[in-house]
This record gives sequence, structure tokens and C-alpha cells, in this order.
Amino acid sequence: MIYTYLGPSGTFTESALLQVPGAADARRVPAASVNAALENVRSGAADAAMVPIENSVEGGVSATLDAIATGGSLQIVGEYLVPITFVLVARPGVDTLESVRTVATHGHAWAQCRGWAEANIPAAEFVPASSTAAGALALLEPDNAYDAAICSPLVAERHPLTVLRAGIEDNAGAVTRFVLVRRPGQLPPSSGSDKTTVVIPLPEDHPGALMGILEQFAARGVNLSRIESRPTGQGLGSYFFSVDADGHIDEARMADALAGLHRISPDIRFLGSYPSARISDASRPSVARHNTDEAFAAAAAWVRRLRSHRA
Ligand SMILES: O=C(O)C(=O)C[C@]1(C(=O)O)C=C[C@@H](O)C=C1
Repeated sequence: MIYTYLGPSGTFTESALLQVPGAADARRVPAASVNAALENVRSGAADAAMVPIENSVEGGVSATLDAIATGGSLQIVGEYLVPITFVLVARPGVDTLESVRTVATHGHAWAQCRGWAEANIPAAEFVPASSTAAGALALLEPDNAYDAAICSPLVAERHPLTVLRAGIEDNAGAVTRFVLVRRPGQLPPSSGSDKTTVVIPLPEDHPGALMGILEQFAARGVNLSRIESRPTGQGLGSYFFSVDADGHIDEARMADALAGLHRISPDIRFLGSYPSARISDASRPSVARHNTDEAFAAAAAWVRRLRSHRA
């Protein structure tokens, strides 16, 4: 098994990958971007990719949402949660906050520390890096052009970087959600606590299209845990919705909702049903009697009986 992930080593994405049973001893190939990691899977260079999809403070990771919504089909087979805390590290020679003029980090990390940065290093300029670890490791390069980086405490432990401040995130308790992605194949079996991810192009010039999409879930008692609109890139007014819904396609209410969605938006993309990494089962909504598999089976049998009795 070959895994790939948003690298280099020391990213939060690598921490998510290390939660996968067996991944710590498997081959792990760092990729320079989310897109590159997904391409490694599409091309067969790797069997599975770990990529960030959503942060509890900053929201969806557009690079991932867009890259799995288009191009060769991929399938999400699992989700993993990583608690996020950041440190500010400096290159050798920079040892006070006052001397920090430039900070390299991932855009999502900067967004989660912006308040702290404005209060503590107001003159510092943000330099976008492909990941938190990439920004930090660049500080050790001889021709490096910036003073500090925001990264995980893990990177700071592993490399000779000076930690200027720890715990600089604006929101304590932030969590990033990662997904493990493979080429389409066998679906993970229903675990009783699953998620299904779909990408639904919004039919254009169709009043009420979004309402029609949401009704497919609502009418079957399917709870949504994430819904995001993203531009398709094909012109103003052209959108797709990226949706996570609670449940597995093997459950009748989910299968029925997906069939309804396909009638509204035939280019819908199914990205998989996979075990949910929900922190607590307490928040799992119960399924009303009329939305159970048994109720769907009884209703379908009733209609079959009616149709078989012809005059
Ligand atoms: O740069 C990293 O370390 C990543 O794993 C990426 C990423 C993200 O895309 O949100 C992951 C977690 C943090 O929220 C910040 C950055």
C-alpha cells in the first residue's frame, strides 16, 4: 500500500494519515499540493491520498473541494479529525517578535491566527506557503527570504527552529477534517454511523433548484453535515454544491434521496459513503420510523402489489 499526502513531512495532513491503521509502517509519499496528491492516486503512483477538506474555523478547503469535484473520478473511503494548534517558529538569528517582518504559512493557518498576528506582530507580512511544514522548513534553507513561519508543534520538535510563541491560534479547540481518497472501487460497508459525499451541479435558470435539491434530503429525514457552493469556473452564476449527508448509500433513505437528486441534476457526482469520524454519537439524529429501511421496503412492496393487480 502506497499513501500520498499534502507534504512535506510534518504537516497536519501527515498527522491525519498516521491515524490510518498500518499507514505508519507503509510507504508515505509527500506531495507538493492537494492536486498533486490526488493526481498521484489517479495515475496509480499511489493507492490512497490524505487531503484536508474542512476546518472548523476557516471552513472548506477549496483546493480539495474543487479537485475532487472535477477530473477523473475518486472515492472517499474515510474521514479523520486532527485537533489544530499552531506555533510561531523563527529562522536562526530571529529571536524576538519585534524582528519578525515576514511569516510564511498555509493560507488556512494564517486565517486561524490572524487575530493573534494583528495584535502581536502587526508589521509582519504573510507569505503564502503550500503547507505549514513547507513554510517552516524553508526557514532552514540558506537562501531563505523570510523570518518566521506558523506550523504544527511537531515540525518545531523535529527541526532546529526557535519557537517564539506556542498556542497562537485565535480559536482554541479548532479541528481540521481530512479525507482518505482512492480510485473508485468497493464501498466501505455500512458501519451504522456513516457519511455520504456528493457534488451536485446546480441546474441553471431553474427557479427553486436549490430548494428542490434540499427537499430530496429533507423529505427522507437525511441530515446534512456540510453544504458548500463553489463556482464551476465556467462563468458567473455557474455553481456546484458539495454536500456531506449523514448515512450510507446502502440505507434506503439515502439511496432514495440520491435517486431524487439524479432526476434534478443528472451530472451529480457520488464521492463515496464512508464511516464517520464523529466525535460523539450523542449528536447522531435518530431515524424516524417512516424513514427506516423497513418502511421503504414495505412501501415499495405495496406499490408493486398495486401495480400487479390490473383489471
Ligand atoms: O499545511 C498543513 O499542515 C496542512 O495539513 C493543511 C491545512 C489546511 O489545508 O487546512 C491543515 C490543517 C490546518 O488547518 C492548516 C493547514
